[in-house]
Amino acid sequence: MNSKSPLTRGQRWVVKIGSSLLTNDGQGLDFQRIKGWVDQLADLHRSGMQIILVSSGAVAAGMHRLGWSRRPIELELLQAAAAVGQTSLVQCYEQCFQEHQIHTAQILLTHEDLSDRKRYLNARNSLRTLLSLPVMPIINENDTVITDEIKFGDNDTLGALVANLMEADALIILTDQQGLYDRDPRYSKDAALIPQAKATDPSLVAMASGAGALGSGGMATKVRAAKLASRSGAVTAICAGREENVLRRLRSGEAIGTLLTPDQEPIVARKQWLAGHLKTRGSVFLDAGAELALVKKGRSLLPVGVSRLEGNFKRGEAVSCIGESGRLVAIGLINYDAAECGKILRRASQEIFDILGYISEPELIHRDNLVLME
Ligand SMILES: Nc1ncnc2c1ncn2[C@@H]1O[C@H](COP(=O)(O)OP(=O)(O)O)[C@@H](O)[C@H]1O
Ligand SMILES: N[C@@H](CCC(=O)OP(=O)(O)O)C(=O)O
Repeated sequence: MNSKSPLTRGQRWVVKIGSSLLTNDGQGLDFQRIKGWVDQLADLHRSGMQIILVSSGAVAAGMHRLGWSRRPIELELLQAAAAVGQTSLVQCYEQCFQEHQIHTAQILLTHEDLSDRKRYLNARNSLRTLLSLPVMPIINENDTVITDEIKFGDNDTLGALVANLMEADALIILTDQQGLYDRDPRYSKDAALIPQAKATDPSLVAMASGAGALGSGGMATKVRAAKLASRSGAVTAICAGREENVLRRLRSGEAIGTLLTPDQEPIVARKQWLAGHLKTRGSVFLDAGAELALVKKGRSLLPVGVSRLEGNFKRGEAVSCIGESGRLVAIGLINYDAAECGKILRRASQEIFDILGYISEPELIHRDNLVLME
């Protein structure tokens, strides 16, 4: 085992499988291969890792079911194919994961789900809950309700944004090539594989071009995805999905495909990302006990430990947590609006229901949605 590979460390991976792999040269879903990836994912899952699967293939599977040989360009036809194909896709995964007694959950996302603060928090909390059960989330873009403006457009980008959302340690992109080459190997026989690079290296963009017959983004979107994923400290591996035992081998530290690393240590990147990406909309002021619970005991922030607040924030927005000395202790995503917080601060979590008439979560900010600033 190569202990230097960042893929041997970290417990949370987003694994993205592209259309080019999932279908058997346009002949419908390749059940045997899907079973092969599921067997490997199940192994990783059993070893205690948390895996989030981002799977393409709905349009390609739908095209096959409908007997279409060419990918349509009309949005309505793509949406129809996706709707038809998504059912076969999840059915196939469910059947394969069932053999390992692992439950699956289908999650269809649009761009709006990750750009709206409230929905962002809802998506994050739902995924966190599924992982804790544990259930294997299988994500795809919600193709049937999208228009061009609210499309992720490709699942490489969606995979990266999910890696940000869940602060994953790695984004693994499985595709039909060995990795990123210095030019498209479809057209250049002497193209050379790039084994490792910085995800932000600008020269990568010039090397990567468009998709094959079934995929939608090509290498260009994979390179962009690696850069996006690196914002929250995730390393990206672009690998051949058909390589035997590719996922198990990556985990054991074998150098396969292309590894694109973040510029900074993951923990530093994660903090900067949360601090920068999530513009804070207000502050909560902690008493000494709450500061101690956050900093020393790794706990969530409860309403009882908050003495006052500032700002007109909404549920899901980022707020600063300020200590008694005025120090910025942490930034986190808050579970209640400012008006609601005003009513429950200094109160025990058991009282939330009586005060507000409902309870969203017992914590004001869950530990998993909080980053310490020291
Ligand atoms: N520099 C490059 N290195 C490797 N592949 C490239 C490069 N530029 C373009 N490609 C193309 O990108 C394709 C993979 O992207 P895509 O078809 O979107 O697959 P997926 O369905 O896995 O997302 C490859 O088949 C390859 O021809
Ligand atoms: N939502 C689409 C994904 C299209 C897509 O991004 O494909 P790919 O470039 O193969 O990852 C589908 O399921 O067909």
